[in-house]
Amino acid sequence: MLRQAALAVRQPLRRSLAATAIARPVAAQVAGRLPRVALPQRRAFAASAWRCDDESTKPSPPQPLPAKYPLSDGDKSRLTRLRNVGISAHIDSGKTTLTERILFYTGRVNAIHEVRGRDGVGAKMDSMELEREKGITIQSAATFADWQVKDAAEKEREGKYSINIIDTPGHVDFTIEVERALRVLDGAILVLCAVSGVQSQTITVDRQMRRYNVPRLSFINKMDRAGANPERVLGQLRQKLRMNAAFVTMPMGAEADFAGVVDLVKMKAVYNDGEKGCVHLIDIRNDEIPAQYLEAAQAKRAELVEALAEVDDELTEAWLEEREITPIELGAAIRRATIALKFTPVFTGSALANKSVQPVLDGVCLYLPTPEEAPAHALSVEAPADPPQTLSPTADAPLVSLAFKLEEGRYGQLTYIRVYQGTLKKGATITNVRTGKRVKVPRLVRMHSDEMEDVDSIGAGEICAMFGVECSSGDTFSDQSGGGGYTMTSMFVPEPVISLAIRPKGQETPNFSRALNRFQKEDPTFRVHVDSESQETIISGMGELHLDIYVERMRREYNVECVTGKPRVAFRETIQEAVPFTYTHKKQSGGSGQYGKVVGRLEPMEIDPDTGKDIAFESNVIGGNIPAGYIPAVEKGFRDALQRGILTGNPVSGCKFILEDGAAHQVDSSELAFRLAAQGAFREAFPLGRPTVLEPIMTVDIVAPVEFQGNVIGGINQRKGTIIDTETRDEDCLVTAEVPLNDMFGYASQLRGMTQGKGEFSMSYRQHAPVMPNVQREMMEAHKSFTAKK
Ligand SMILES: Nc1nc2c(ncn2[C@@H]2O[C@H](COP(=O)(O)OP(=O)(O)OP(=O)(O)O)[C@@H](O)[C@H]2O)c(=O)[nH]1
Repeated sequence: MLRQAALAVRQPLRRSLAATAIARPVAAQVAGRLPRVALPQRRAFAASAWRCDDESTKPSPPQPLPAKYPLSDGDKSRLTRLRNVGISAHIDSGKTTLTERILFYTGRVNAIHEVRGRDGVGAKMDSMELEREKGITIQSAATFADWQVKDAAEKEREGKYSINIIDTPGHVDFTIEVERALRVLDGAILVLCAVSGVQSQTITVDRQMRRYNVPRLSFINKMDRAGANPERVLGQLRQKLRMNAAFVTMPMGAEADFAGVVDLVKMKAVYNDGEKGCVHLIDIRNDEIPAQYLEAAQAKRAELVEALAEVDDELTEAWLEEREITPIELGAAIRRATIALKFTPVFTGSALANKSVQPVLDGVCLYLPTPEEAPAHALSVEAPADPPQTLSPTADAPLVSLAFKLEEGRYGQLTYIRVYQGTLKKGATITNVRTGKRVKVPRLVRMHSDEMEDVDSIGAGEICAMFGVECSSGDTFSDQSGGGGYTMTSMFVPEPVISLAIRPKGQETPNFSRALNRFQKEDPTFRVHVDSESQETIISGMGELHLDIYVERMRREYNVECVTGKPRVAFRETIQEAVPFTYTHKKQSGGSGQYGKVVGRLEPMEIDPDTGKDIAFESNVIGGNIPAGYIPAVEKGFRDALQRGILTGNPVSGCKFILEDGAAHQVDSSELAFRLAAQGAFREAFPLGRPTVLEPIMTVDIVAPVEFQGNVIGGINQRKGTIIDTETRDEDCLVTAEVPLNDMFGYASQLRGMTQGKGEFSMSYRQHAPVMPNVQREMMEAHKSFTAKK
């Protein structure tokens, strides 16, 4: 009776949870459209920011077509034991340390080396020399491991599993690595620090996971650290990330007294014996729950059951009947709810202290989806407007695979590829769907950080790397010739926020442009352009560290020393209102003339939440007023015009060019004439569309002793920031603010100065938003006087 009444009260909550969680096949289609965490009102300009974060207004996309190829029994048994998972989190949460333990416990490495460890070796997964030196992860590294699940609640689930793992960087500057990884993963481990909890980059990573509908389990790491408070972190997961989350392993003690965990499914205490947290590699010790933790464990198990009963019908029934839930029932419910994106199981432990990492590996195998349970979709090359096709992870279907990451290795270009359908074979000829080029696969390898293992073929659902195949990141490969096959929809690429001028020291060698080309191919957030006014080469990226790393790589890998200018914020220009245009480009100077007329509209455009794109060209010209052959020239003219905005000379984005009509002359029209006509139309229309200058706004998280809270808030106000949230935790205050990146230069030393060196901060990109009107005026005047001088 009591439970019936409780259910009545909880129904609305249950409905709202159900509304936020969308069944995966459909969810893959509505990528990124899950409701976001509600944030308090931003200051005026940000509230009116044209890049709206709420994606609920977007029309729903078409339903994907059901999979064409049935899975064989062989496929099914292979996939049941295969997991593709990523590890991502806020910087320094311990992802690399956790991965290092996973490699050790799965027998992939036979010694543990710490990040910045005293042995000077560095973590296995930080394979770049730079990563080991700096103690941070720059590139995501892929590896695979086998894990033996012993003593699962359900006997059938025991045995050997293959896991492809991608350790991703936590630093915001390398966010594209996280996007890439999540794009091809079926599940993820979200790592949190037991002291710091949910931080700004955790929120970004969570948003990325939602965008690709990746089911995840959370691991609250660093339980051994002073100030560890897993309950608080769990509360933050629920409140800040709006996750339906509950402990699956409950910690026994914390800080120096952290002794192990209680497995709440089987109701057993789990201990790590031995110096490295195991005996004979994988053995951990299960025991009776100590009396002092029994009551807490029972309460936590009840909480887990309730959280699942909210979202899982089978468990609701058992719960309503008020009968004991068996470990098998509970395990199955955790699995169903996690895969359906309705629940996040929470694990606790300490990677560094070698405690409770093995239960996380069990969790990956038991609760995260198989490739079959995480279906991918692709568009037909021949009919791209058709609804997407659900791919079948079967070995016998035509090949559909995605190159998601390129790396220049010792033996040439290494291309990481995820096979979604069919089989990728060594020696086979495959087609790059984007370019139509046919290429032979000379060598296929499974990657283990920077070491590799040759293989002859890779089946659907797996991740591997191939050598000697030229392509760009994000290209789809198929084994069909003649333009058939499918293309995977592209990935979200955020806008660069920082740029700087760069030139080689001394004579320019071909290596300078070779390196820049290479980096652009590897990393879509790294952009290069030549400023048409100053003729300087400008590189742009996601932060100072991001650009520093490339400058350093130029020196190390290409032997090019560079001189760089001062970093500048990557400003953009956009319009806020649609403007119609009619423009005729006409020139008669002896010989043949130039004639091209374009009619249409320039419109503001929001960022596409799936791809990050906010520039588009559309032609609705019918009846041949502009011959079809000239339309690409109009688009080219529009894209040329975007390079330099009219207000301040910064690139233009957030704008769509709709060509509706025009006119051509039989003799005088040419591609050049239409290109110039489009540029002229843009030049005339842009100033009439309420143009504005945009700047990157960052979410900044600051932690400092509570006595400095006033100073910290004062400092943020001084930098034109808006305080979003403040929290006091033990002796520390946590301040979350949104601050224009342009006002963040030199903040690290200011914070140190005002907190006696005790304050720390991190920041992540939030959005581009209009600058203050006075700033815009100053920028426009500076641009005017600069161009007048020339
Ligand atoms: N006390 C304690 N420290 C830990 C634990 N796990 C990791 N650390 C430390 O935290 C620091 C960061 O660890 P990493 O593993 O490099 O973290 P990361 O998340 O991979 O860092 P990035 O890749 O640079 O974002 C290192 O100094 C680790 O030794 C833990 O369980 N307890």
